[in-house]
Amino acid sequence: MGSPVSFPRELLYVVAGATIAWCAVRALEWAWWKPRRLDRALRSQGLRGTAYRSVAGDAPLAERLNEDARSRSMPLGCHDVVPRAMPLFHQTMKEHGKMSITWFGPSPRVTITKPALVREVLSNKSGDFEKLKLGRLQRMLHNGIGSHEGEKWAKHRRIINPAFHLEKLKRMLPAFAACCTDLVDRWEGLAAGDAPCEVDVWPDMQNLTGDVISRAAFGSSYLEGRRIFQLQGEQIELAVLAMNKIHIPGYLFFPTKANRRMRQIAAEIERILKGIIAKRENALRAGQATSDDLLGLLLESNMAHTRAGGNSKAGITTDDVIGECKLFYFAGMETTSVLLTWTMIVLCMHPEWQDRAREEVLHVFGDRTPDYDGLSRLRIVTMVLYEVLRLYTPLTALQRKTYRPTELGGVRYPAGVVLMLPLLSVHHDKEVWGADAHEFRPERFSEGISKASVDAPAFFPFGWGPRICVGQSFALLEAKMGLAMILQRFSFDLSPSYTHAPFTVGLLQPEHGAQVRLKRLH
Ligand code: HEM
Repeated sequence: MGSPVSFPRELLYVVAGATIAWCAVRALEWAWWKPRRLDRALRSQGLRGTAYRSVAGDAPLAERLNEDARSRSMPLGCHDVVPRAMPLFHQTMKEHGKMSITWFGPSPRVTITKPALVREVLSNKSGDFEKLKLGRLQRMLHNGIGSHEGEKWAKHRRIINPAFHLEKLKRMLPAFAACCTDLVDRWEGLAAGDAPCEVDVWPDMQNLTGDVISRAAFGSSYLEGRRIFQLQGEQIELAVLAMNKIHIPGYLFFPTKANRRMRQIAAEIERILKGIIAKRENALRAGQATSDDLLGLLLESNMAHTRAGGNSKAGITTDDVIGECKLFYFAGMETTSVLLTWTMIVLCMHPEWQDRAREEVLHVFGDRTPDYDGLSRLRIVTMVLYEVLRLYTPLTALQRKTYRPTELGGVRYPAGVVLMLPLLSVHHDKEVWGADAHEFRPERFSEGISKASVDAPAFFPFGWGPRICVGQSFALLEAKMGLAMILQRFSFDLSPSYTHAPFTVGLLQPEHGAQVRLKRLH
């Protein structure tokens, strides 16, 4: 055995010094030089915006503006929600122009509001735009098709698409109707007698849409899914807080109380999902279940993957199945529940439209349970839902990042710039929708989506291009079924305890609930 090699002490000092210097240069590049370079590249082309100050970017400013916006509620009947729901972007666009720079940590973020440019970014024909990567936070939230890119995204989309084909949706309709019946029966129990009863409809809508996604996509009961929804709600709130600090590398590994709780939640959700998956796998093997719904299709693909000895080309892994389940439990519930909630609030504010929608529903269905053909003939109800999606867009903004240098609308963007597409602002833009952009006028959709705006198409509640919402027909059918059954049985107005306070936590929500008075019709 030879003696251990000994390095001269001086050499160790040199190596340590070089390593520290290298780390310092990397940190400076990330936190200062690169942001400054990108800033200069954008400003030299005439773009203006907030000044880059620190690694936190505009998070502290956003927090201050949010607090200020939330200290005031809005007058009833006012739909000019952007200043309250997106105060940072509203203020920056007012001060620096519609195409302005804000800072997402050390990344510059440029707002894109021209509908043609929004379409160009979301169509991504050049392949120059990618989704923002949230790394570990994404994995903890919902690591599914919504965050995959390239081949993996295409493969998952191919597997998932058939679960939302028209024939499948039609077969889901009885499940939709059963969930809606549970809700309206319960409300009828509360509103027995002639006096109206007060209900905060938002949690009830969350229960309804949670029930629908559990039964229709996973063939499981709401009770099984309930804990997942509760945990996901808490996880989103923690994630929104963490987003302000995520720019500090490794932040999620810090042993803070919030980070520990997020890990616990992620583990518990996975445990419940594994239980649901194992039950369905056993039923599939015993021939007691079909692979017809979303979970069935995912598991079929997973079984093909296992049969192929784990070959990544054949099917998807068990981790992939769990990631997709997490995403669909989230995407299938929260979005549609806020759509239905805002629709009820807005119809309270505009009773003439509530009457018109009810007349139509009663004309088409009487007191029968709505069926597919009837639902696809509802014109007024569809126009109302579109107008609510425009004024109270559930996902208020989408973001993409330039993957390599590219040109968009005459501006050259270096790689690493975030493009912020504030859908809610686009939907409220007077240049796009006319002087009445903040008003509730469902008739603007009377000749379809493409004729509703000046710069058309400019209606993006479900996104655009290849990544357009895979569940949009599911969501609209569910919303029509829910609204039709509510209108068949109740009239409703706002409770005096309701305050109009739309605000954004992931989605556009009613900050203090949605207290509505329900009156039975007969
Ligand atoms: C009113 C209800 C809904 C709204 C407003 C909505 C909105 C959106 C938007 C804007 C996107 C595009 C995101 C992007 O491009 O970054 C999206 C994607 C997606 N949505 Fe929805 N959604 C709704 C309901 C649903 C439902 C019910 C499901 C599932 C059952 C669903 C599943 C998805 C999935 C999986 C994606 C990702 C698609 C992809 O990246 O290929 N959504 N949604």
